[in-house]
This record gives sequence, structure tokens and C-alpha cells, in this order.
Amino acid sequence: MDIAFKLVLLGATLILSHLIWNYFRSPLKSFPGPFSANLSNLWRLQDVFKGLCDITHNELHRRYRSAVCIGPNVLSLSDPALINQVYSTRDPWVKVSSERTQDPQHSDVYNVNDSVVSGVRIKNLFSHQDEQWHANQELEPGVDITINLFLESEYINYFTWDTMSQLSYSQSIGMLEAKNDRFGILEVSNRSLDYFASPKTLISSFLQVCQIPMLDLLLDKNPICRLGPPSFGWSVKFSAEQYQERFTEGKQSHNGIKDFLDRYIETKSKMPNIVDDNVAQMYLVLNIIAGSDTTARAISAAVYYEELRGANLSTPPQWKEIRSLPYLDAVMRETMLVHPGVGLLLERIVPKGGFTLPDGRFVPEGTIVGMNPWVINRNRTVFGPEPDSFKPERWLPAEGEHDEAYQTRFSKMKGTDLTFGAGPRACLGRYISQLESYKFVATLFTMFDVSFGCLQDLEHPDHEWEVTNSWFVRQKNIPVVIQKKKVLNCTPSVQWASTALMYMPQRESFSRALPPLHCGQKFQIGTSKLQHD
Ligand code: HEM
Repeated sequence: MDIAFKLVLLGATLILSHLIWNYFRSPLKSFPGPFSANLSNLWRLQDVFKGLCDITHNELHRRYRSAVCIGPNVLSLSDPALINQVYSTRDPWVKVSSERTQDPQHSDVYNVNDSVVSGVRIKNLFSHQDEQWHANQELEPGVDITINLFLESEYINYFTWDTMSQLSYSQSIGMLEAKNDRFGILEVSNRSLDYFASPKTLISSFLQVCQIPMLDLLLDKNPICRLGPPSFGWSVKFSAEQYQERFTEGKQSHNGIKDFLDRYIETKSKMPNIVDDNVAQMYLVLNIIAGSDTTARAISAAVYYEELRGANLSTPPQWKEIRSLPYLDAVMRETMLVHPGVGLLLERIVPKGGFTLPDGRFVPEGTIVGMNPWVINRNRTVFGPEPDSFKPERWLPAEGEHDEAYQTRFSKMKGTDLTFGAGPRACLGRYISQLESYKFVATLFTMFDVSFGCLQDLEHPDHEWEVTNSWFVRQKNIPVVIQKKKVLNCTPSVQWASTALMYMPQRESFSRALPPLHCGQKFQIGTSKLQHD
């Protein structure tokens, strides 16, 4: 036998022994699931590669019921009754990503949220204020500034990025004004998500390391030479510049509007032992990274659903008007319910002592458990029949339904909807995102007639959008025709936009095939290479 063959044989034996060892050691053998999931995390890796976890997780739960083993130490749960336990506020279970690095230059910048200093959870200092700002409508003028910029420019896909920057520093990134992605931010954002999941290229496929943390240590957290993914360094730099400027110039935010930066500086001066410059800047960076693409996804999904045309909104849409529009609220809730922005498990580590499922099965401590919003949001018991269909009416009182029964049903749905997560590590920006997306969608549908389909697609009535689950669930190829409403009470800047075509990102062939625009505008949603054209 030649030496090479012996080495291959040795390697194969080692791998096989490792898999067998994993299988017998796995505390989750008794839980159903794909057989190879008990052997290694490769099953999860290939599942994420396909970008279809929202579908496969639902299929697995339909087949294997409420607890499915998807890795030697990973259990996917689908019973909404467990939300309060897994994402408990009183005695929080540790979030898996919190075990990783705290370096803001790197992709995993969420970890500071678990830090507790002098008995105070740092995140609470920020998220509590979020709700207050929302209630006081203090953020609204900042959103209005970017909506006006959007109406003057041609691009929807930059809206959420510029808005988050505006709300954070009273300074937009400048994409809407420049009509291009000045720093290549969208590309970086996409590639970073691909680090978590995307089958598009061999390299990015290889980099889907969130399913195998060892690889993460070799690539993102490599102490000798960091190999990937692209970092959010631009955001850290931008944030540091704005922070520095505010201190150097000693001025309040521009336009006299109190922004996040003002608030964080205020919080820092009130609690200097808890909030330092690094923490304040970390939250500014988080705003942009966690808040831009996610909200863009919600807006894109809302536009996809034609039913919005029935909303019949007033102009111009201010929050106090919008909040009293039950149909818009129902549409936005439904959009995020059937198309939640995050599509993998929200992972937590089972604490000491383990826990017992309602059916009596025991889950040992140290197990990674989690729920996928795409699975929970499709629970028929809570959300009713046809969980895959877009039915805003499920959020409204049904015919003949008593108010009390409706309120109970509504609260149950609201409390189960996992779009923004749950418990102490739930989304910090849900109120901002709500303000931003409701206002944007209201503006769009007040000023334009929006219809699904485009000239070419009339020949392809079965056209479907493309959805990729890369942690954030990205959509593309949504052809939408936008036409200025005949009677329009809006700013002069949009009056000339008589016909507009809006379509989803990365549809290069589609863009090449566009018919000539008359006196129209080309809108884009989401991230797109087209912006470089
Ligand atoms: C439609 C829009 C959004 C969706 C669907 C969304 C979804 C989520 C989800 C599901 C989580 C929880 C992850 C987990 O439990 O593991 C989360 C966390 C987070 N989100 Fe959002 N988000 C959105 C918008 C925003 C915005 C606008 C901001 C910033 C202003 C933001 C900032 C954050 C932060 C900082 C966290 C981490 C919280 C923590 O780990 O403690 N998000 N988001």
C-alpha cells in the first residue's frame, strides 16, 4: 500500500470515528431529525448553503413535530408555549453569539448586549429609551428628512441606510443624495450575510461558518491573519468620525433634532461607570448594521403584496395618522409575520439543570436550542388557518367577533410573533423600524399607484420573487409598476414622476430588458448591483 493511500485511509478512519463518537455522545439521539444531524454539524451547514432554512425548518417540524435535532447539540423547537421559557426575561438563557468576540471591527457586534455592569444590563439603557422616543415621536422628524430625500432621488434601496444614519448622527450616509452606494456598503452587508449563509460562490459557501463555529475561529477570528468575511469597518470609522466631531465641535445635533448620538452622550454623562465611549459607539454602529437591511426587507416584502392598494391612506402620512389606520397596521404586521426578516434559529444555551419539554422529554444543559421565526410565525393554533397566505385581515376583528375575544386573539398573536425575537435579547430597534417602515410604505402608497408586475412579466404571469435565507431573509426580482396618483397632494419634487418602475435588486438581466421609461423614474428596493450602473 503506498503512503498516500494509507494517509487517506487514516483520515477516513479518524473522520468516521469522530462521527461515531459524536453520535454516541450526542445527548439528543432520542430526538427525531435527519440522521446525519446527529453525526456532525455538516447537515446544518449544507442546509444553510441552500438558503432555504425557512422552508426546511418548517418541513422538519411538520414531519417530526415540536422538537427536531438539527445538529449533534442543536435542537429546533416549534412550540410557541416555550417562548417565555427559552427567551425568559427573569432568568435569561445565554445567547449563543455572546460567547464570541466583542471586537467591533468584526462581524459579530451584538455581544455587548449581554453585558451587565453594576447590576445594570447595558442594553436596557438603550432599548428603554427607544420606546420612549417612539412614544414621543421624537424620531419622526429625522425619518421625514430622509423620506423627502427619497422623494427627490430615485432610489428606494438607500432609504433605510440613510435613515438609520440620520437618526443616529443627524447625518445621512449620503447615498440618496449621491444616488449611489458611496462606500460599497450594500455589497459589504450582503457579503457579510453570505458569511452566515449563501451558496452563490464556492468561497462564500465555504464561509458559512455560523453553523460550525470552529471555522469561524479560523476565518473571522483568526488571531494571525483575519480571512473573512468583509468587516463593517466603514461603519465603525463613520461612527467614530461623527462621535469625534460632536465632541470636538461641542455642538448639538444638526437641525436641533435630538439624535441617538445626543442621547448616548447624555446616558454616558449620567452613568459614566457603565457607559463609556466604546459602548456608546458600539450602539451607534449596531443601529446601522442591524437596523438598515432588516427594515429594507420589511418594506420590500410589503410592496410585494398587492393588497396594500386597498389601504387608502391620507397624505402626508404622519405617525399620529398612521397609528390610527388599522389596515396599514394589519398589512405591516402581516408582512412581517409571513416574511420575518430573520430566518435561522434564535439560539440560546440551555442553562444548568437542563429543562423538560411539555411532553416530558428532557433537554440537558449546554444544549443549543432555538426557534426560527419562520416556523413560529406559521403556527396554525395561534395565527389561524393558511399561515402561508398573506391575510392582513387576521389582525382585524372578524365578522361577528366580540371585542373581548378579538383582544384576546390579537394579544396572543402579538405575543407569539417572533419577528423581532423575544425576551431580553429581543430586537432593540423594533419601534424605530416600525416608525420607518410604516411611514415609508404609507408615503409610497399615498403618492403612487403601485401594482405588481412589469411589462415583460405580463408574458410570465407565474413570475415569483427570489428569496434567499442568509440569516436575514433577502428578496429580489420583484417587478412593480408605480404610477403617480392622478389627484396628488404632495411636494412639487415628485410631481414630475409620472411613471416609475420599481424592481428588486441584482436583477441585471431584468434591468437590461427594461423598456424605455417615458418621463419616469427608476426605483430600486433593497441591495443592488444596479446602483453601480
Ligand atoms: C424589520 C426590521 C427588523 C427585524 C425583523 C429585526 C429582527 C431582529 C431579531 C429577530 C433580533 C433578535 C435576535 C436574537 O434573538 O437572537 C434582533 C436583534 C437586534 N436588533 Fe433588530 N430587527 C429589525 C430592525 C432593527 C433596527 C431598526 C435596529 C436598530 C435601530 C435593530 C437593532 C437590533 C439590535 C441591536 C439587536 C440585538 C439585540 C440583542 O442581541 O440584545 N433592529 N433584531
